[in-house]
Amino acid sequence: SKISWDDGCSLLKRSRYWIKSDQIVTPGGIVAGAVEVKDGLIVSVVEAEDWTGSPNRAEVIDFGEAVVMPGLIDAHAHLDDPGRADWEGFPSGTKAAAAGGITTLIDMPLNSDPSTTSVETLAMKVEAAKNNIYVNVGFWGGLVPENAHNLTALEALLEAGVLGLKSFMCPSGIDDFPMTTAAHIKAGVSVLAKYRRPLLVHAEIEQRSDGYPEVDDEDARSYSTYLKTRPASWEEAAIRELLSVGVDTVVGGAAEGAHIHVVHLADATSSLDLIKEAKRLGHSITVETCPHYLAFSAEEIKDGDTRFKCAPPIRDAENREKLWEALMEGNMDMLSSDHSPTLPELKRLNDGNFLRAWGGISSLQFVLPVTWTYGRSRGVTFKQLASWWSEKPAKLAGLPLKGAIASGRHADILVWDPSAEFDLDDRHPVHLKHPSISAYMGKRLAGKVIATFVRGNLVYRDGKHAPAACGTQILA
Ligand SMILES: NC(=O)NC(NC(N)=O)C(=O)[O-]
Ligand SMILES: [Zn+2]
Ligand SMILES: [Zn+2]
Repeated sequence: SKISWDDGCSLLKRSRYWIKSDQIVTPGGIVAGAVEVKDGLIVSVVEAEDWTGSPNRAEVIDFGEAVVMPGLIDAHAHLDDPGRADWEGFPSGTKAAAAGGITTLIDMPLNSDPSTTSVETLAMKVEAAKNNIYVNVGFWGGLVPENAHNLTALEALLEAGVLGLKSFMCPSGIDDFPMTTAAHIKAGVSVLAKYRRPLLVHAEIEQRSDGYPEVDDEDARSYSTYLKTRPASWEEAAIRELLSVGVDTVVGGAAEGAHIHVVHLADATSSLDLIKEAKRLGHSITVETCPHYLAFSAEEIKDGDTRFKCAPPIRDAENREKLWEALMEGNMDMLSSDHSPTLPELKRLNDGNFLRAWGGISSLQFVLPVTWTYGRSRGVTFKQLASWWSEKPAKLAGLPLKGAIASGRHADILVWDPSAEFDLDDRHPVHLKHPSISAYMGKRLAGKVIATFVRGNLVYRDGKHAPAACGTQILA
């Protein structure tokens, strides 16, 4: 069938073209050459010496020395649509993603209203995303006490297409998304085994201490007050308990085929050691961290600057270096944004109360330059970026046609200039709904996205978006 070019889906009015560059990041290494795209798929990757060119010059987009990588896959973002689209929403969130080189994002089941915990609420997500997404979007479902022991309900939700489930081991801050116990998680994992899909877990368990001392308003503005309320022992306790279920995922175990993924790990000490040990024992388990834990440290967060409040909290500089070490050594599997915005009022930038402010960092558009800016001095390579941001998340979400530049894969492609720097100030075009709450405003960053292709559509180039929202919904 003929493709109609007046639909506004792409800034490039062709179904077949070549992306040429001196640095194409492929599974086999970095090559100079050209990527041939046809009808939304990568049909070949040809090295420069073998490339005879295209008979039609108009079919070649020459990006020179810019880096061509698989588009980023952000497996952990909260777009808050439907119900709290005033916090972010599908249109602004996916426009920001496109401008940031993210070609696929998997939306979390909470912070929208309602939460995605049933077939009915998934249908509301699907409806809200219709004609409103500029990149590919998939959905995680919620594992909550209400559905955890209801086999029919969980199977129906998985059959309806969620790519896996997500649960919290501590209060989530959202009323219709209550926390789960290890028993709920065990039940959920046994259902996931049959579908070979993952459970993503927010791993913190509230530890009873002597009780918090009364803090006055001045103390509540202090970052160290907040940090003390969520110590690393919360993460450690959760992961220890999670591993008592994770043992079921070993080959021959009761839940073989299921997979456990620890989201946004902040503690690089005992918690990470426990995960390493579980991997050694054959558990099917992976772990992610987020750019904010790699870019910032507790020492530098100013009192009252609640843009930096997230859970688990950003810890000290020594811990940050250990997170980098874990990434570089392969003990940290991947990265995600955990973009979790809200209204500026709820972020309480006015009074800077860390204990009352919404927990969540706004970052979606900037995860690539942030990873690169803070990673390049530590020796991060393009191959590692592609692994942490594309290959591994594709595997987690069960998307075998994504995550690599290779023939037969989806043409989800990012082109960027690692040497270009920019000031993220008020003049910079930020597509997020609430730029003022982003933790990165005011920073100078390296790594500029030049072009983003989603299923062959050129959805973003040099600051301009394709007018129509033609992203694909991904249902399992
Ligand atoms: N309700 C939330 O979105 N919480 C999120 N908030 C953070 N990370 O501070 C999260 O992922 O836990
Ligand atoms: Zn979380
Ligand atoms: Zn989150």
